[in-house]
Amino acid sequence: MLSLRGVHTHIGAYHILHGVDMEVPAGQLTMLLGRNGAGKTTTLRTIMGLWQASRGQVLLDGRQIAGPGCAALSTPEIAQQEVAYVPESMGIFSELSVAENLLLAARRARSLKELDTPRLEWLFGLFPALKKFWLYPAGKLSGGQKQMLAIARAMLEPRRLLLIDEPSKGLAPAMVRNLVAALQELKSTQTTILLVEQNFAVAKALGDRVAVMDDGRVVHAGAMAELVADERLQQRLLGLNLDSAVDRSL
Ligand SMILES: Nc1ncnc2c1ncn2[C@@H]1O[C@H](COP(=O)(O)OP(=O)(O)OP(=O)(O)O)[C@@H](O)[C@H]1O
Repeated sequence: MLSLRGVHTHIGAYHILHGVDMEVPAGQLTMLLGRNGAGKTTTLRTIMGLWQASRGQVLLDGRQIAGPGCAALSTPEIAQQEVAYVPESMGIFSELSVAENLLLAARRARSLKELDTPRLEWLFGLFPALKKFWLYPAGKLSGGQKQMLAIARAMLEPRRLLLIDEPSKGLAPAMVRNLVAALQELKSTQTTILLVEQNFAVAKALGDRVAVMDDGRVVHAGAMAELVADERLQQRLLGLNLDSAVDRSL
């Protein structure tokens, strides 16, 4: 569904992506892994048109949406293609209620009454805290609850492609388990997802495919199960210590 071919991105004077090649197949969850500073967030931002690809191509369903030589789509135009982005910063409005935050993410509804009720009930089932704190200011939610709200915003309307940046960051193990359960439920709807993670246990639990980045390039791509089965490869690509407490907690 989504293809990156030799994508380079410059941020000001800095050359950050050095020819990213990546395939995100429809209906699957692709994990994007890699050490700090490998270029994962820059890749998501380039797909969303928040940074311009200076070379190469980004294709959505075969249509080029970014890169020189095409009329690159703007970020709102990419969002109109039913692509949603949940940034690491979550983009939540602290002073607004949970309900108002969700309403702002709705393209079709102008008031709470106009929200799609069955879909809202589905989201409440996935993220019960949203129902509980419906009229509370979002700033009062815990870190994990804010993360759930950020993901729920992206899921409020059906999307073809979700880009999610490190949703487990800073969450307690119990919250991580809730998050994994919610994302598993989302996966069962065949939504195509590209998920950035640092937590290998989360990656292992959710990933169908995996791409590993290093120094602005994809250095490994394949089935997640293959990487899970190969500890040497994990060590080489990610320097992982698989006996970590977080890993055991899932
Ligand atoms: N606005 C910016 N200006 C200059 N350099 C930047 C900017 N944003 C990111 N970079 C640099 O680009 C490189 C890749 O950053 P990026 O955030 O994409 O990595 P990442 O893999 O998502 O890392 P992390 O896991 O730490 O979030 C880093 O060296 C970072 O310092």
